[in-house]
Amino acid sequence: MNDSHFDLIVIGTGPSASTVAKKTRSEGKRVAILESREFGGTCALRGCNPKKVYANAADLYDRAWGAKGKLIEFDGVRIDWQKLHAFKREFTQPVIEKSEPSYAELGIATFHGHASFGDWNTVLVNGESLTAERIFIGVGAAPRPLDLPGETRAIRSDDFLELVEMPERVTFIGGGYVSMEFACVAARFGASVTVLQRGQQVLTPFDPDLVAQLVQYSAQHGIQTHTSSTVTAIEDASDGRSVIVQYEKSDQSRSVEADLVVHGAGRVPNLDGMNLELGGIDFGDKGIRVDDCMRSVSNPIVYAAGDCADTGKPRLTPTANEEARIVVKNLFAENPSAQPQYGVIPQVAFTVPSIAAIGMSQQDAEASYNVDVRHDNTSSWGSVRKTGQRCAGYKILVDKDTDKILGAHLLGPASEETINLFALAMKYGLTATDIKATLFAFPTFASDVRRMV
Ligand SMILES: Cc1cc2nc3c(=O)[nH]c(=O)nc-3n(C[C@H](O)[C@H](O)[C@H](O)COP(=O)(O)OP(=O)(O)OC[C@H]3O[C@@H](n4cnc5c(N)ncnc54)[C@H](O)[C@@H]3O)c2cc1C
Ligand SMILES: NC(=O)c1ccc[n+]([C@@H]2O[C@H](COP(=O)([O-])OP(=O)(O)OC[C@H]3O[C@@H](n4cnc5c(N)ncnc54)[C@H](O)[C@@H]3O)[C@@H](O)[C@H]2O)c1
Repeated sequence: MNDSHFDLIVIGTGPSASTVAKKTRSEGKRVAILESREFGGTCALRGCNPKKVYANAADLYDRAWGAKGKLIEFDGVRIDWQKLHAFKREFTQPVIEKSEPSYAELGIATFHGHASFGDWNTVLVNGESLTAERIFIGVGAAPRPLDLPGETRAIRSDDFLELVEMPERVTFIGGGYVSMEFACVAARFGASVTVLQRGQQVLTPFDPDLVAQLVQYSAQHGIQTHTSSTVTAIEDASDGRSVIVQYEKSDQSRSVEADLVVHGAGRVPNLDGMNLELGGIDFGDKGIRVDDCMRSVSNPIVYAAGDCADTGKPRLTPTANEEARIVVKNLFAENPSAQPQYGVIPQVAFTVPSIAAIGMSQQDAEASYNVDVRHDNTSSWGSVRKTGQRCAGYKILVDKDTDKILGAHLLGPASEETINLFALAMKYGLTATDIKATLFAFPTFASDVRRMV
C-alpha cells in the first residue's frame, strides 16, 4: 500500500468526522483526515462551546441583575468583553493546538486544505491526490449566501465570536438560534439590539407561547424583535461608519440604523467547490443524499453525516455524533444495516433565560392525539423567585389515553438541564404518573417537574 492510498479518507474534523476517524483507526485501519481550516470543527471552535462561554456571561449578568437588592448588590457589575474573549480562548486554543497532534499520535495521516473529489474514490487536497476504499464526508454547514445587496457588510457567527469590542447598536438578520443567542449576549453587554425575522415567530423550533414570553422579557433588556420582516439590503449610512439595514414588513419598506449587522439567517451544507459530481455523489440544497445507513445513495463507498448530510433531522452536535456512531458500524460491514437511533431529540436555545423543547409541538400533538395541555407561567414559583429571576414557564403535552408525554417545552432557569429528564422519560416511555411518583431532590428545578406533569 502506498502513502496516498488509505482504507478510509475522512473529510472534516468536527464531531462527526473525529468520531469516524478515531474509531475506525482503533480497528486497525489506515486512515487519513483532511481539514480546510484549523483542526477541531465548528462545535469546538466556532459553535457550541465558545458560544456557551458567552451565553454563561450573559446569563450570569442577568441573574445578578435579577437578584439585585435581594441576594446581592449590583453596583459595578459589567461584562468585560476583552476578558471574556480571552477566557473563551482558554477553551478554543487548546483544541487548535492539540487536535492535529492527537490524530498523528493515533497514526492517522493529517492533511490541510480544501478537499474535493477527483473521481469516485479519489480526493484532491492541497495538490495531493489520495485514494481510499471508503470516504467519509463530515464537512458541516456554513452561513447561507444572503443574496441581497450589501451582504458583505454583515458579519457571520464566526466573526461575532472574535469581536474585540461590542458596538452600541447591533442588528441581527434572522431570528433563529444564532441571532437570538447572540442577541441576548449583546444586550447584556449594553448594546441596543434589533432582530429582524422573516417568519411570524422567532426561534421556530420552540413553543410559540414560551417564545412570546421570552421576547417580552428580552424587550426589557433592549432587544427589539420584529417578525414578518425580511431584510432586503444593507447600505452604508451617510456618516461612513454605520449602516442602514433595509427590510420589508407588511409590504412596507422600513429601515434601521446599526453599527454592526450580524448574519443569523440560516446555514447550508458546506459543499461548495467539492466537485461532488466527479465523485458520483448525489446531493441537493439540504446536503448529501444518504440512505438510512448514512451511505451515499449514488456512490456506495461514500458515507456522510452531521450538518452536511440530508437526513431531515435537526443539525446539532448530538445528531452528528449519533450518525457518526452508525457510520463506524457500517463503513466496512459486509451488509451495512445499522441505522441511527435518534429517539426524541431535545433542542435548547441558550438565550437568557434558556428555552428548551422535546417531542411534539402543541399544534402537532392536538392534530393526532387526545391531549392534556399542562402549562403555566412559573415566574412566580418559589424555585424561580428564590433566584431573583422573573421569566419562566412550561407546557407539557400528555396523551390522555396512555398518560405518556408527547412533548415538553420549558423556559427559564435550568431549562437546558431539566429538558434532559423529559428526554429520558420519553425515550423509555415513562408516563406522567411515573414521573409524579419519582422522588427528586428538593429544592431543585428538577423537583418542579413533578408539579408540571
Ligand atoms: C454559532 C453556533 C452555535 C452552535 N451551538 C450549538 C449548540 O449549542 N448545540 C448543538 O448541539 N449544536 C450547536 N451548533 C451546531 C453544531 O456546531 C453542528 O451541528 C456540529 O458542529 C456539526 O458537526 P459536523 O461534524 O457535521 O461538522 P462541523 O463541526 O461543522 O465540522 C466540519 C469541518 O469540516 C471542515 N471542512 C468543510 N469543508 C471542507 C472541505 N472541503 N475540506 C476539508 N475540510 C472541510 C470545516 O472547516 C469544519 O472544521 C452551533 C453552530 C453554530 C454555528
Ligand atoms: N443551541 C443550538 O443548538 C444552536 C445554536 C446555534 C446554531 N445551531 C444550529 O445552526 C443552525 C443555523 O442557525 P441559524 O440561527 O443561522 O439559522 P435558523 O435556521 O435557526 O434561523 C434562521 C432564520 O432566519 C430567517 N431569515 C432568513 N433570511 C432572512 C432575511 N433575509 N430576513 C429576515 N429573516 C431571514 C429564517 O426565516 C429563519 O427563521 C440551526 O438550525 C442549528 O442547527 C444550533
